[in-house]
Amino acid sequence: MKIALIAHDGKKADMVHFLSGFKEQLNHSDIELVATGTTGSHIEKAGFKVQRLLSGPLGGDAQIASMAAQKELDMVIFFRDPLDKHPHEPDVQMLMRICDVHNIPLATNPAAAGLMFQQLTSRLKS
Ligand SMILES: O=C(CO)COP(=O)(O)O
Repeated sequence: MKIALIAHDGKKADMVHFLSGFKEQLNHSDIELVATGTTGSHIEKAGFKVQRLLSGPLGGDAQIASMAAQKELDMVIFFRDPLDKHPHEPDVQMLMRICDVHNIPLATNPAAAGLMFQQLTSRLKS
């Protein structure tokens, strides 16, 4: 199972905090993590193994969208900062649209991501 992780700058600490609550599950051999560049470096520093792509504003969101379109992703966790402006907003919208086109589970806040991870946990157990 491949999970994409993305967080805007104002949400990177939230992402690390969120993932830390699922450390055991995320270190499972069936789980692969992929992230945009800077998000990935924060996640790596927190002790997770993660494939890092380009930084979001340089095309990382577009790379994740491309993976989603090719059905390479099972889940996208994208903690957006709704209180900040982003020069690459078209890429952000494109990524969310592609997830909807291909019916890829997309969580944009910790409450939704928590529900999706609970489901993941029960699948890993069975
Ligand atoms: O900008 C982002 C999402 O739109 C995230 O990119 P970084 O992880 O490189 O900061």
